[in-house]
Amino acid sequence: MVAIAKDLKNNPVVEVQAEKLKAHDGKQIGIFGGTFNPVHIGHLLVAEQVLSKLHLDEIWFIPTNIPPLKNAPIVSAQDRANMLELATQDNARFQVKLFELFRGGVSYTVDTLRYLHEIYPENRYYLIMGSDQVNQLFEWKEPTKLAQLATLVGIQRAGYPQKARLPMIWVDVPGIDVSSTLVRQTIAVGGSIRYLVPKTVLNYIKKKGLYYE
Ligand SMILES: Nc1ncnc2c1ncn2[C@@H]1O[C@H](COP(=O)(O)OP(=O)(O)OP(=O)(O)O)[C@@H](O)[C@H]1O
Ligand SMILES: O=C(O)c1ccc[n+]([C@@H]2O[C@H](COP(=O)([O-])O)[C@@H](O)[C@H]2O)c1
Repeated sequence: MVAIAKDLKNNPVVEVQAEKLKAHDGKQIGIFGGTFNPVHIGHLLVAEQVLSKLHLDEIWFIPTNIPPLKNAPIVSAQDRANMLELATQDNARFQVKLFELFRGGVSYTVDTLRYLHEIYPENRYYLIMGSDQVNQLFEWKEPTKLAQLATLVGIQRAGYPQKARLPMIWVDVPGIDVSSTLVRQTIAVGGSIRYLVPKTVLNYIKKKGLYYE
């Protein structure tokens, strides 16, 4: 028995199968970080397309506490998280995770990925970002470490041609030129944001009077 077990242990086929089983224990998780100020249909479309095309188990939407490279005024973390929850509640594979809000301070993605590997080491992570973010990846904290902790997944965004300098997967998503900036600006001039954000988010924005000043 001992001899067989020893042989099995050294058998590369068995090792590959064991690796697969180990991988099967965990989940394939798409990490989608953002300020989500507010969440809009571009975010939701990207998340669903990546989930489906890469055969992931779940997408985790992670709102930032303090975004590292953004200066625009943002509504409260509570409101951004509430809107995310409303936008994603009809999709069982979409989850809102508040790790960065609980951690506080500036939300560096590498810190979040390290934490995720610590608490859920069995999962595999796919870091989703629009090409605007990909193009400024080298301004991020520890960009090369990011590529070790997650598979980088880029999405083409209008006005930001792909300039990746790290290995990454590009997923084709029907281009949709909506941004949170557009949503905020539209509200500020009294325009309609119907269909730019889910109805539940539209109602929340109206009820709380967000972005109207
Ligand atoms: N329309 C879109 N198509 C593809 N990716 C998008 C789109 N909108 C946002 N993203 C990506 O989603 C992530 C989170 O974006 P974020 O919450 O900052 O939204 P945003 O619309 O870019 O906001 P803002 O206009 O305030 O800068 C980023 O990786 C960003 O590139
Ligand atoms: O880690 C960094 O240095 C870093 C620099 C810029 C942006 N990010 C992350 O990229 C995501 C999108 O950022 P933003 O500012 O467009 O909302 C969000 O999760 C940020 O925390 C991360």
